[in-house]
Amino acid sequence: MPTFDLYLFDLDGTLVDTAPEVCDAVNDTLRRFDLPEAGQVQVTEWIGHGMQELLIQALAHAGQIAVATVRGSDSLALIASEFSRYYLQRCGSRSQLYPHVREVLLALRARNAKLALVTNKESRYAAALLTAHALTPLFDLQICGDTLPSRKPDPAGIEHCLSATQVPRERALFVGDSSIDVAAARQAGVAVWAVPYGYNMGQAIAESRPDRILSDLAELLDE
Ligand SMILES: O=C(O)COP(=O)(O)O
Repeated sequence: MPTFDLYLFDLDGTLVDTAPEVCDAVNDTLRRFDLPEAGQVQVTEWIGHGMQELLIQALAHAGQIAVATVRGSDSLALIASEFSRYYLQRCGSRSQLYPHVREVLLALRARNAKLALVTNKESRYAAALLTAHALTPLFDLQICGDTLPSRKPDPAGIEHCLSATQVPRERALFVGDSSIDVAAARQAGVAVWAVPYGYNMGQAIAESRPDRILSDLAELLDE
């Protein structure tokens, strides 16, 4: 396998299986506002565009109303602040690292590679999740959904990491789980490998045409 000087990782569905506690927080919120609860499969398909977008999808689904109506609703700010409170309480409660995540990150660092997190999850939630799983010190850089004016599939987060680390794009690899990650990496001109076990909005990852599919992150260490 080729090796790289900069590894950019997606978070949800790539490093951490977060869907169960995201679903819990969504249903805490829906119950609080007397709305019908959502199922795990449905909530998992909404992961990838950030938690605010996921909440909007959940509210549209529960209320059987258009997403645009939810976005323009006066009550969205209040519901979002309740969701934030519930989700921060749930962060780390039922999420789990996928196999070999910590070992792989440590081994890549030991090889002097730079590690970046490029997630659409808003920074307060990403920070809580990384702290819960003791991953924070393993990343040289963190770009979250609210760090820059745009988020994935916009390549700005990847571009930011390339320029901050001074690594040429052909020496960088994006590792993700979704078509959003593949699109961001393609636009930034970096290689993209994907895991098949994450969240790709209900689609098989092969349909997103990553450069390679890894069945286990440990394959990143193969020489
Ligand atoms: O918060 C989300 O939707 C998850 O974002 P990620 O898959 O980019 O880590």
